[in-house]
Amino acid sequence: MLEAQNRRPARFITFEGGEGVGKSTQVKRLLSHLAEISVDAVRTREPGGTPKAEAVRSFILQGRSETWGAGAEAVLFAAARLDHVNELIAPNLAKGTWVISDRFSDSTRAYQGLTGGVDAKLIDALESLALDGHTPDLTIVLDMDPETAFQRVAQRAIEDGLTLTGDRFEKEELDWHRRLRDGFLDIARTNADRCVVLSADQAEDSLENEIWSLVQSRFPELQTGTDA
Ligand SMILES: Nc1ncnc2c1ncn2[C@@H]1O[C@H](COP(=O)(O)OP(=O)(O)O)[C@@H](O)[C@H]1O
Ligand SMILES: Cc1cn([C@H]2C[C@H](O)[C@@H](COP(=O)(O)OP(=O)(O)O)O2)c(=O)[nH]c1=O
Repeated sequence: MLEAQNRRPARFITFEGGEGVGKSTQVKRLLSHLAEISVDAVRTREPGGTPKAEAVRSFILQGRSETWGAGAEAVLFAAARLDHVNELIAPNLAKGTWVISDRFSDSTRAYQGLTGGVDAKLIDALESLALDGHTPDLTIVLDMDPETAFQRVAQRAIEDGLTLTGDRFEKEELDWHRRLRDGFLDIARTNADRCVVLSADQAEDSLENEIWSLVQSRFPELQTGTDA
């Protein structure tokens, strides 16, 4: 306990953006950088991260809530998030472990709110219930043209000999994904202290370097180690 109190605060970083922009790839690379300098960190994702939240993930992404409407889906995502925050995010931060999440509450705001038409007041209420003060310290919004991102995913699937089926949201039209992109940019603009938009339309290595420089400059304590 004393050891945890003496340590500098653990940070909560989220990655956001459209489909196939490279979030999972960059989350893993950031974890490797943190591990190299011996910073304890866990990788997680939304929807998901805990057994209950993963159950909600399967339910939604298989399309079983598709006819329920965006409002009910926003509630489902928030229910999963509540468990994720209580069971994984808050306990890890409390013991000094950094948490890096592939998507978080801005995804509900962008997908169900700005693109899905759910009232901002409901989104705000769900967010304050689920987060209970656990707002990310930094949100990295990876931004690129959705058409290019889809070509990237399709090309990789061909190389790997896979068939692309597409989950609940990947099947939406290109115009819908363009509105989604604008939604994320809007969120970043209105939360400029927390969000940084980076172009995802660059090589994996150069984006990785840009992210690592950003994280180090945001959290200077990393340059001197984690112990006080
Ligand atoms: N900067 C990049 N340039 C080219 N391809 C990339 C890049 N980043 C990721 N990819 C590839 O694009 C696909 C989607 O990446 P992924 O990290 O899964 O995206 P997301 O988590 O945002 O859906 C994967 O096949 C991945 O290998
Ligand atoms: C967390 C969250 C995700 N989603 C959507 C975004 C994705 O389409 C899907 C998660 O699937 P995932 O396979 O993780 O997508 P990606 O690889 O593109 O990040 O759920 C919402 O609509 N609302 C939310 O609150």
